[in-house]
Amino acid sequence: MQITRRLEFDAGHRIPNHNSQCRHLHGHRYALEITLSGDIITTEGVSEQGMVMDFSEVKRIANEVVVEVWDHAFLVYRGDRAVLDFLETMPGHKTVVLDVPPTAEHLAMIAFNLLNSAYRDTYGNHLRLERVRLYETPNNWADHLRTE
Ligand SMILES: Nc1nc2c(c(=O)[nH]1)N=C([C@H](O)[C@H](O)COP(=O)(O)OP(=O)(O)OP(=O)(O)O)CN2
Ligand SMILES: [Zn+2]
Repeated sequence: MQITRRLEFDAGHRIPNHNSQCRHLHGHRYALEITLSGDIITTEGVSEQGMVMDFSEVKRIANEVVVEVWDHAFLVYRGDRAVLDFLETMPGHKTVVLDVPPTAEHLAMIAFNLLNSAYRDTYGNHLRLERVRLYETPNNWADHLRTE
């Protein structure tokens, strides 16, 4: 069985070497779709009976690990010295420095890796993260899938 939870956040970014408008500082209303697989919990009387994982718990963990970290932050590539130097002139600015340019593909991959260790199989129902889909716009998205 698979379940999917969607969360949204706002963030700024730029793709420094992009040959079009994406090289300019701009932002997106990103959406994150988190897909987990597992058996349905059958333990009689527990709150999660009949579920793979409580959607509210999926949300709580995603908020803690990714959404609250990236929301209203500027996502900047470590190699983008011009923007990084500029952001460092603003004390307390919410900046998230990434080892790779902040494309939809990379953000999906980073979110997957952060979330993969955060979702725990506490009921022995083989819970695991299967996919993170990251929407940069309603029309553009990237999927990072579990490979092993
Ligand atoms: N494969 C990728 N291509 C592009 C990415 C990306 O992350 N992966 N990112 C961008 C830019 O960040 C840009 O903001 C998106 O630009 P664009 O394609 O022009 O999207 P629109 O603003 O036109 O989106 P609509 O939904 O069509 O309004 C570029 N390419
Ligand atoms: Zn963009």
